[in-house]
This record gives sequence, structure tokens and C-alpha cells, in this order.
Amino acid sequence: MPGDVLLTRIEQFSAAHRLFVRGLSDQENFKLFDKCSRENGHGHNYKVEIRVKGKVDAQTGMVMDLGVLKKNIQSVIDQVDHTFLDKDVPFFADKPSTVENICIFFWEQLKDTLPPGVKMNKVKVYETDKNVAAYKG
Ligand SMILES: Nc1nc2c(c(=O)[nH]1)N=C([C@H](O)[C@H](O)COP(=O)(O)OP(=O)(O)OP(=O)(O)O)CN2
Ligand SMILES: [Zn+2]
Repeated sequence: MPGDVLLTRIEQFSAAHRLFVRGLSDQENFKLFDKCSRENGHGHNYKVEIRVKGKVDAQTGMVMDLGVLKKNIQSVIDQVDHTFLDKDVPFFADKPSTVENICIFFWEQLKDTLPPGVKMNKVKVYETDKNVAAYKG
């Protein structure tokens, strides 16, 4: 029987954010996050790669329908697109909106939406072309 196949869907969203730790002073936050801690925030056009893993169904030829994966991801994108992450998205109410935590956010939101036998494999988020994080659960 053939092995597992990796299937990836790539999406984008735009959001504002500010890197800071609640409970630390402005000075302490500036020491940690420099310009990214400024109160007015700043924005990114994020790219998100969602990779799932499973067997190819002999009849359909699919690990899962990419259309279903697209809808599932879109419902997560809708929670963050054109928001101020730290103010508008409850997940970031108690943790900094780093690119690392954004990976974990997508993983947590998507992990229970997959069909039987299909598992999350990797979430990769590009904050900029140069700043990228990946999470494998
Ligand atoms: N570990 C992390 N470090 C930083 C993160 C992060 O998510 N995880 N994020 C930031 C800021 O969000 C910041 O916006 C990064 O973007 P940018 O200022 O464009 O980054 P650079 O200074 O590296 O860009 P250059 O093009 O090289 O000037 C900071 N740290
Ligand atoms: Zn940033």
C-alpha cells in the first residue's frame, strides 16, 4: 500500500499587531521587542501554509478535498484578517502575537476539522519574506 502524501494549501491575510507582554512596563517591552512594541502597532501581509498528511483514497485519488481544506482555513482567516490581533482575537489576549504563536493559533483552530485519517503535519507562517516560523505540533 502506498505511503502517506503531504497536501498543502497556501493562504494570505493582513493584520495589525503590537508585540508586548501584558504586565511589563513600556520600557521593559521596548527592551524585549524594540520598535515592534510601539503602542500604535504596525501591520503585515502574512502568508500561511497549512500542510496535512494522509493516505490517498484509492477511489477519489485525494488525501482530502482541497475545497474542504480551503473552507476550513478560510474560517480561521476570517478570525484574523483585517484585525488588530492583540485587541480583536481572544487567542492573543494573553500571549504575544509573534509569528510563532500565530502558527500555534492556526494549528489549534484546524486540528479538529480534518476528516478521519488525515492529520495536521505543519503550519508555516511568513510574517515577512524574511521572518518565518513553522510548527509541527
Ligand atoms: N521571534 C520573533 N521575533 C520577532 C517577531 C516574531 O514574530 N517572532 N516579530 C517581530 C516584528 O513583528 C517585526 O514586525 C518584524 O518585522 P520587520 O521589522 O520587518 O523585521 P526586520 O527588522 O527583521 O526587517 P528588515 O527588513 O530586516 O529591516 C520582531 N521580532
Ligand atoms: Zn510585526
